[in-house]
Amino acid sequence: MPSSIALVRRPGPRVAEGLVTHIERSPVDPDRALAQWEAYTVTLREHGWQTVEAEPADDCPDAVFVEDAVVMFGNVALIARPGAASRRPETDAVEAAVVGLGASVKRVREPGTLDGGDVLKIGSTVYVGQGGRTNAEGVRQLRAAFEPLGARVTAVPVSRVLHLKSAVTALPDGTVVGHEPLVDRPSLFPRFQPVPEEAGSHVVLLGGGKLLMAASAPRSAELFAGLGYEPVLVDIGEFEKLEGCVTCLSVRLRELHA
Ligand SMILES: NC(=O)NCCC[C@H](N)C(=O)O
Repeated sequence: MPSSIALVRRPGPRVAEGLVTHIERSPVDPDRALAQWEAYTVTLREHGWQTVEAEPADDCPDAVFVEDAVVMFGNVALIARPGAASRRPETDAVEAAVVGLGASVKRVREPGTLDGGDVLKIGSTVYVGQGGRTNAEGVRQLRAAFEPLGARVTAVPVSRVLHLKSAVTALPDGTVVGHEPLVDRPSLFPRFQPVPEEAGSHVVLLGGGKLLMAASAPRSAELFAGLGYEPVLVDIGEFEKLEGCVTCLSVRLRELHA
């Protein structure tokens, strides 16, 4: 049954200590981060999404990036095993939240690692980025979890950014969008649309042709508007300093069985 729930997680007091891998660290203002997060959740609600908060994990600076803790396919939640050890305690409360919403649960087990940010679903095709936080065993377990449900899992290399979805996401028609210098192999995707800014690679499909995007990608937003979409811009500057993007601040649950 279609559902319109977006799982989110409030940033904690230690958010400024979040991991930084591919960019220089710059100071994060926790109050501004919280305000940006509030505005992000308001935007989701304004566009028809019911936001549900996972219990905060105040000891985990990166917990706000809730997308990394779980991957949904239909009604099934695959609980991740984050590639960064400091992020592993994040998953318990996310599991409790999705179970509370009626999802059934599978888990990535050691020695597998998988971050939700490495998984891009386009219909029943599931791309998984390999090379950063997700290892080959994590890919194997993703395949074992979702292929029996009808998914076709394709592993693609990721070496230039943190996660696959830091490099590419997809428009409602399935066209993959990405900032070419940061995409390892654009030719692996059947339809690829280059965008002029890194943050232009990140779209969250709000429904009805609306694309939630970072305010830091105005030229990409213009490009998408020219393709007949409606960009909805939010300022997530404090999270961008931690290599976060619009996609990683929520997990949409679209097919819960009531
Ligand atoms: N899916 C995502 O792009 N998540 C962003 C995670 C950022 C966090 N600072 C991390 O390094 O894990």
